[in-house]
Amino acid sequence: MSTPIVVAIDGPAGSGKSSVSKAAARKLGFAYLDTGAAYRAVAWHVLNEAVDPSDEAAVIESLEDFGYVISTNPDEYFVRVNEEDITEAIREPRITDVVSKVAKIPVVRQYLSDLFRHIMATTDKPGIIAEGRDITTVVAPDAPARILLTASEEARMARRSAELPQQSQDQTASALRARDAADSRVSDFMTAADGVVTVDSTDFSYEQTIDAVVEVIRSRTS
Ligand SMILES: Nc1ncnc2c1ncn2[C@@H]1O[C@H](COP(=O)(O)OP(=O)(O)OP(=O)(O)O)[C@@H](O)[C@H]1O
Ligand SMILES: Nc1ccn([C@@H]2O[C@H](COP(=O)(O)O)[C@@H](O)[C@H]2O)c(=O)n1
Repeated sequence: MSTPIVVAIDGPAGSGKSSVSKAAARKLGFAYLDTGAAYRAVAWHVLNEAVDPSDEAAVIESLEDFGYVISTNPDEYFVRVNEEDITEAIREPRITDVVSKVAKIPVVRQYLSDLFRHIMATTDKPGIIAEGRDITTVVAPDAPARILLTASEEARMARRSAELPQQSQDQTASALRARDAADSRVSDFMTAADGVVTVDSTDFSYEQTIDAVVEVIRSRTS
């Protein structure tokens, strides 16, 4: 079997990475790897074991029984830890609020980055779209197609608020800002590295954004 085509997509919170990558993968017949889900799953696992997410040594120790499985099928997405389905649970605000704490631990990043590279190399699809914060720069810097998906802070907040009607717009905005600020101390996902194509979706509809991303992938990989 030939080596799969790797597509790397990074960007800030709410820029559309997950939804657009999943839709683009469907259009291209590629696999889809949501790397943020793994950091969220570590945060879920840590809280489930009553470990303090700020206690680096304890978080690292908790990786010993982190039985993580993620589907890379864009039509059948699930996330499991030790056989428990946590697909929905990892989206809860209690996870979103602490995920940056576990994501800044270098051992956690190395452990998950190795896992991502293994998943990318062993997909049975012709290609895989992996999205996150450091995919274009750290996890897959040699990928033939690398994209920074951005949108203005205002657009990202409006999109995220529409998903979270139970939270006030102010709460959603400050959580999104705080997470971007914490995450940007670890990875630079606001500026495109050399060779990375920026797709700014601020004035694009969802469908237009998918088409723009698919176009970049096709032009870089054909
Ligand atoms: N171009 C667009 N126009 C309108 N809505 C969009 C667009 N792109 C994405 N969305 C919507 O914005 C919301 C946030 O997108 P998504 O969850 O994919 O972002 P993300 O970058 O993966 O965020 P996070 O990093 O926080 O997980 C979703 O409801 C998605 O459908
Ligand atoms: N490559 C990545 C991906 C994610 N993170 C961290 O995980 C958090 C959740 O990511 P989502 O895309 O699901 O929102 C994110 O806030 C980062 O802390 C990461 O560090 N690197």
